[in-house]
Amino acid sequence: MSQLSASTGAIAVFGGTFNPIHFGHLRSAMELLESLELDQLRFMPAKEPPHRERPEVSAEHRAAMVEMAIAGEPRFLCDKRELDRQGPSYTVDSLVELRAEFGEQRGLCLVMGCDALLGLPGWHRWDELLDLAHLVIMARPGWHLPSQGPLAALLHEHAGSVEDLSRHPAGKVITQTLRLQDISATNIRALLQLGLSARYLLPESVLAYIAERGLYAKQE
Ligand SMILES: Nc1ncnc2c1ncn2[C@@H]1O[C@H](COP(=O)(O)OP(=O)(O)OP(=O)(O)O)[C@@H](O)[C@H]1O
Ligand SMILES: O=C(O)c1ccc[n+]([C@@H]2O[C@H](COP(=O)([O-])O)[C@@H](O)[C@H]2O)c1
Repeated sequence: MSQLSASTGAIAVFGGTFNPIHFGHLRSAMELLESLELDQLRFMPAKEPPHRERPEVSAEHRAAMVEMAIAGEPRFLCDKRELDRQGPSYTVDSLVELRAEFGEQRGLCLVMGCDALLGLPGWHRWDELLDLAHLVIMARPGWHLPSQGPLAALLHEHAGSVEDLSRHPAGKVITQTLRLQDISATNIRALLQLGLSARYLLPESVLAYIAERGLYAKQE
């Protein structure tokens, strides 16, 4: 793991399938890094994302593409802990490990899009997540924050400020409206399967990696 600076900004963890990573993820992460004054943002590829089919592209390939995409930005890191764990990649397990590594005081943020937030009550031990980390919710095209029900109550009861993220270790929820980019990995995979270009939706280095290995290509 890379060295952290001596400052005490918060650390963010951005979990995803990253199948593949694209500019929607990358630009959102960069804006969060700056607007939240984070010390570090970790992309954490899920080996076995719990609530979707096992991706056809291996976790090793998906992590390699993340590493390639973030090369050159020292505050970004690819956290590969979920690749080493068997069974579903439950976020709570990763947060328990991260909390142990960073200590009780360090601000730790779990980053997710609105779409992921809506599924949160179905996550494994979801009621423990806010004991371990803050939640940072990113606005995403076509998705709206819940205005009623348990998630709306959670957003209200735990509402915090950007300053809270480094002042407290966990327990706050903030929403961030970022530059909206209507890019999804689903759409990129669909383009590639049709033999169309996905250029300018994701880094050239990642596209080259995909092309060299024939990932996402139409199976004859
Ligand atoms: N364009 C985007 N802008 C902001 N957040 C995004 C964007 N695309 C994905 N995310 C968020 O990134 C996290 C990881 O997403 P994931 O790796 O599943 O990408 P995806 O593009 O949504 O993939 P898929 O289309 O396969 O579902 C989720 O919390 C998701 O909400
Ligand atoms: O822990 C869970 O139960 C859980 C359930 C669904 C999703 N997640 C995590 O949420 C992140 C985004 O998932 P996905 O499927 O939208 O790419 C990724 O890190 C998943 O491991 C976690």
